[in-house]
Amino acid sequence: MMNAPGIDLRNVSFSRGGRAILDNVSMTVPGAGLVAIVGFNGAGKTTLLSLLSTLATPRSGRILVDGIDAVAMPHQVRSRIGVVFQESALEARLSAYDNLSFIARCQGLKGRTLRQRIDELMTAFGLEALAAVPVQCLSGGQRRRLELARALISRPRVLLLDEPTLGLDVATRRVFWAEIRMLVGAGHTVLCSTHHADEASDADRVVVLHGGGVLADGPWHTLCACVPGTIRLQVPDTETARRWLSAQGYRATIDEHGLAVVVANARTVMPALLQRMPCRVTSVDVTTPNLMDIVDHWREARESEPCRLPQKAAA
Ligand SMILES: Nc1ncnc2c1ncn2[C@@H]1O[C@H](COP(=O)(O)OP(=O)(O)OP(=O)(O)O)[C@@H](O)[C@H]1O
Repeated sequence: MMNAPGIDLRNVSFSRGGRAILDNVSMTVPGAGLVAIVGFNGAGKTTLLSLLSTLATPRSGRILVDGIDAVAMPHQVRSRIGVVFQESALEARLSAYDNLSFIARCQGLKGRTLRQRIDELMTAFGLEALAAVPVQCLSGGQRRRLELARALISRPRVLLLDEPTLGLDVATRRVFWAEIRMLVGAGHTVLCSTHHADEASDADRVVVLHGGGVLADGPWHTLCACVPGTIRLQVPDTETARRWLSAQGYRATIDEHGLAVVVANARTVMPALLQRMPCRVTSVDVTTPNLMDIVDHWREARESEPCRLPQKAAA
């Protein structure tokens, strides 16, 4: 199975109580790859990860995880995946160390290997001093760190992460992503839902889910390229500058903060625009699109021009 994609979904649909939650979803994640799923609340991200984790069964379509059919062989799939869901999988009365030790034993680790791996993760996630503390006495962020360590313990072939960094401080997020990148470099597959633009932009590809369907699928820079950002300019004579910009074909408006130029690829366009401006620019600021802008853009694109969406796996 060395050449099989880590995750391969073909035309997957899923319903609850007669209501379609996922509709004809197809996507792949390569053996060594990190793909982010983004979308508004209720888009279907958790549902998709539940199907991949064999916690639910699709109404139709095919799901392969590490080359194995998730519907036909759920037990085999479970032995290859590590999951972090929004609900905690930790045992509240056990200590942090015992939680890791329990799951490590379930996954076949023992003796020195087990102790080394637990120590490694305890150190990486800053949990050493909390080893003996029962989970019910840990803070929300500390529990989240333990949850991540739990998912990583056996270096699973495929990691399924549902908003894994929710509630983590910046330093712990960094540690977490460094560990994930190391796993991907070593050939592991990671599928991760997120509401953070910076996390999505670090993934190899981003899948935009909306209303249970795939709106767009491609590298972050491709998905963002045509989503407008804003260049804000301070100039001595705002109205003259606005007229000049409009004559050059730019969408320029004036508001209480000065001149706003709405343009795709704002960061790339900005230096050339500054060079061409016929007046002194006293300050400049660029706002790039956020996740909401990106989902909105592709939703509108789907509604107006269904065949102009980027094709799958444009990486
Ligand atoms: N147990 C359930 N019973 C019925 N409907 C459900 C159930 N769980 C989720 N849904 C519905 O399925 C849809 C997709 O939910 P899902 O949790 O997959 O979205 P999500 O993209 O993960 O959202 P969020 O960003 O809020 O986590 C939503 O409309 C939700 O109301």
